[in-house]
Amino acid sequence: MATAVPAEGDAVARAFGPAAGESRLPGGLVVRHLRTGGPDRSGESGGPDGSEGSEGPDGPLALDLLAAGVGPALAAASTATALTAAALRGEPYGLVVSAGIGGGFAPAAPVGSLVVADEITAADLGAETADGFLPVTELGFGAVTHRPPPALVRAAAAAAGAAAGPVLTASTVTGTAARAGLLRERHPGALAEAMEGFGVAEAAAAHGVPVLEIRAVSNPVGPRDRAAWRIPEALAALTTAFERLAPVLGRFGPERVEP
Ligand SMILES: O=C(O)c1cccc(C(=O)CC[C@H]2O[C@@H](n3cnc4c(=O)[nH]cnc43)[C@H](O)[C@@H]2O)c1
Repeated sequence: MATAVPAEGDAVARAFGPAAGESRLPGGLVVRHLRTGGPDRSGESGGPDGSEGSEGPDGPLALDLLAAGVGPALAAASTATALTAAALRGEPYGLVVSAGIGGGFAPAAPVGSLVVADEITAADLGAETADGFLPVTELGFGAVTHRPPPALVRAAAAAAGAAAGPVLTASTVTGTAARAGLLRERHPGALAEAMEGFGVAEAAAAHGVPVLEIRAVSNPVGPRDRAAWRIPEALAALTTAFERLAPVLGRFGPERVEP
């Protein structure tokens, strides 16, 4: 699980148990949490490794929380480091999750709501031309979108009570109505904007590991009004979401659930 700032990591960790160990990597700190069987996990079978653990019928769900940093480049670098470290010790992750707060496109994603990405799209990776913006794919390079497994998106959105739709990754937080309008034009249907998802997804794709992104909306995408950001409310929504998501993630990740 990759979050940008410690407050987001703490919000996710509150849905799991206390820290069960940590390792410092060049890109950031990874803290392991184990969630044993609980009220949300009834009716499931098997833990993250497919076995039944001693703590309960479901076994422990291992969640490695990475403080990945702000922005797509740092998030990609630190997630890739965590994935490589896990692979080298023979314990590859089964799923990578980018999680945190984000801006929401009104009216589909109001402040306080949750969004699960069905597409993780780099909003500003390309070239400006006299005829408009060209994504790097149209220049013959790379990728601008990663798609999480549809079944996982559906299950995660249903469990968390989230809307499912495209989430944009931008290096610059949108701060004007003009920019928000441009993004809506280029990405009709986009529900949210954040700064790390595409970087995390690129690292996951390089390792052949599926990715998921979930955002709790702290502010509208539009004219900058930092005083109006509802960060504590969004962080609380993130905690509740992961309490509900844990069973879904546990079923999905066959070996490890996420970095
Ligand atoms: O100040 C705090 O207490 C605090 C607590 C948690 C998080 C923060 C951040 O500033 C997180 C930055 C993080 O948030 C994402 N984000 C949120 N809104 C937007 C947006 O409208 N457009 C793009 N990104 C947004 C982003 O992923 C940043 O990494 C502060």
